[in-house]
Amino acid sequence: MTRSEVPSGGPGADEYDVIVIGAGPVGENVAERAHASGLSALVVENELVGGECSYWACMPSKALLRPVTALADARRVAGAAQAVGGTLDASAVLERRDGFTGNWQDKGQVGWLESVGLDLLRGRARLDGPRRVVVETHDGTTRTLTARHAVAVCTGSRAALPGIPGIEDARPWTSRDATSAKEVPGRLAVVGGGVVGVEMATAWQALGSEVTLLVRGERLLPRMEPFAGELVAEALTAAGVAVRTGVSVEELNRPAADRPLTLSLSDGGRLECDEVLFATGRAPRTDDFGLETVGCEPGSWLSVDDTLRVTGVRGGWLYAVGDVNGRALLTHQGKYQARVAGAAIAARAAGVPLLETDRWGAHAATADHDAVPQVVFSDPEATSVGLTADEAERRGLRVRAVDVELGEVAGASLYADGYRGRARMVVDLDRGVVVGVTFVGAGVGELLHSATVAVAGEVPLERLWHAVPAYPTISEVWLRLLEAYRG
Ligand SMILES: Cc1cc2nc3c(=O)[nH]c(=O)nc-3n(C[C@H](O)[C@H](O)[C@H](O)COP(=O)(O)OP(=O)(O)OC[C@H]3O[C@@H](n4cnc5c(N)ncnc54)[C@H](O)[C@@H]3O)c2cc1C
Ligand SMILES: NC(=O)c1ccc[n+]([C@@H]2O[C@H](COP(=O)([O-])OP(=O)(O)OC[C@H]3O[C@@H](n4cnc5c(N)ncnc54)[C@H](O)[C@@H]3O)[C@@H](O)[C@H]2O)c1
Repeated sequence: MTRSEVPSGGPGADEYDVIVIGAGPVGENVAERAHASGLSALVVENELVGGECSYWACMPSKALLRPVTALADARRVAGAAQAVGGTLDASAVLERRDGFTGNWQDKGQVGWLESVGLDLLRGRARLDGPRRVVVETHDGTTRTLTARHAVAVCTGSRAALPGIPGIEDARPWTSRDATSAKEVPGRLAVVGGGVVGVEMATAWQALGSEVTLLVRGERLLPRMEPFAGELVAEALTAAGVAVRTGVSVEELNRPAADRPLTLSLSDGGRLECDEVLFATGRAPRTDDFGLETVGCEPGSWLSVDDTLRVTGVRGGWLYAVGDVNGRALLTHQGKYQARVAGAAIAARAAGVPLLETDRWGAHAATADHDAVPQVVFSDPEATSVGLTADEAERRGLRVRAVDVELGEVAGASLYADGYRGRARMVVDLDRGVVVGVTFVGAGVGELLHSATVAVAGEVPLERLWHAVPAYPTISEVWLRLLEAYRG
């Protein structure tokens, strides 16, 4: 047994200052922050330490996508293009992906928990009234734990499947299968035009599948500026993906486990495929979790205040951090919330006044509302931070959106021959600050943080004028946006 896997019994063994349920990226960080403030902390994990992100989400999906963009980038540069004639070596890509997941073993992450001095209990946790957590451990025992100060629910989310006839017997892929599959299906249907649908259609088409992307709405990536979905759909189509909008799946039929399946579509058509991925959103992992014992609705997203404390729970000891609160289902945003929650738990435990009235203080996750960055690792990449023009208007802001074609920026034209991409900056006219930025194009993922700094920093446009981008980088898009705004 490692130092971090706590045995039962012993004085005080089942009482901690803070109990964290779920050792995904978020739970790990809540526990680490609380522990760093001098509190004792236990983490309970039912599957693998590292959570969805490490084994079935961010890391394996990006490991599948990086070879796709590396090859596409080389092909877009005359001279380099001549050196890369072939297609991806799918088995090498899958093998590299396996390495990033540690072959679905969590030894490395357990080592990290140990190195920061956290205790780990392996088992399934449930709430059992105020400050109490019951764990069915993997060694078959049941442990009742008590938290002196706080319990943090960091149980994440799972794929949400729609209740379509035949779906269970059809054994569809979820994001877990799409990120961990060992073989490339011949024909893959992807249902859902959100982030998972777009990224996985990009990856599997390049790995050799014949992909059909079925989108019930009229465009891809509906949470971003409309041009993001348009440019990505155009590129997916050029890569060979059949992108079909305005269509949904009404029934699935797989006659036998090892046979292809048929999808009946809302337009009356049928589609035969070898696998179907449902990328239709997420559900919180809060069912069968004892939420009723603390006055919350089982299976619900846990709504929280800006210190990440669950609203309406008496005594203020219950926190919900990361995907499970539904604020922003992203690893980096969950880790940010973890830093805020860890600081708030420590301050409350020490009886120190909280800085929650300070919008940008240490105890308020304000960026969740105003400055959430996201990179969709498609080709081209689609990235955004803050508000779209539409969202800003719906919030009642007086805004102006400024667009620039990225291909007109010298750095972009050097980056790729015939560079296609666009940028939009949304300016709050009353405050003179940027409230939203979208970049779509090859290689823009690394540019996004400049926009995040501008939005979270509420940097006045007059000052941005003095932030000089280096020539000839793609970052010069900032200069073009500011020039276009000034007119
Ligand atoms: C395909 C895909 C790709 C993604 N790519 C990105 C990306 O590129 N960038 C990005 O920022 N985000 C990405 N995300 C989102 C990201 O994976 C999540 O936002 C992140 O994993 C949330 O972290 P979490 O710690 O809240 O939850 P999780 O990572 O889901 O971890 C929760 C942990 O809690 C454990 N648990 C649950 N219930 C219990 C219980 N009752 N008892 C004990 N343990 C329990 C689980 O086993 C799990 O280990 C992606 C998501 C998907 C599906
Ligand atoms: N690169 C990244 O940052 C990254 C990558 C993957 C996932 N994620 C995160 O994971 C979360 C989940 O991603 P996702 O793509 O599953 O969810 P999503 O909410 O982004 O997209 C789901 C899409 O499926 C559609 N849909 C829902 N039900 C449907 C049905 N019955 N039939 C057809 N379409 C249906 C929705 O309209 C929506 O467009 C996202 O919030 C995202 O932030 C992030």
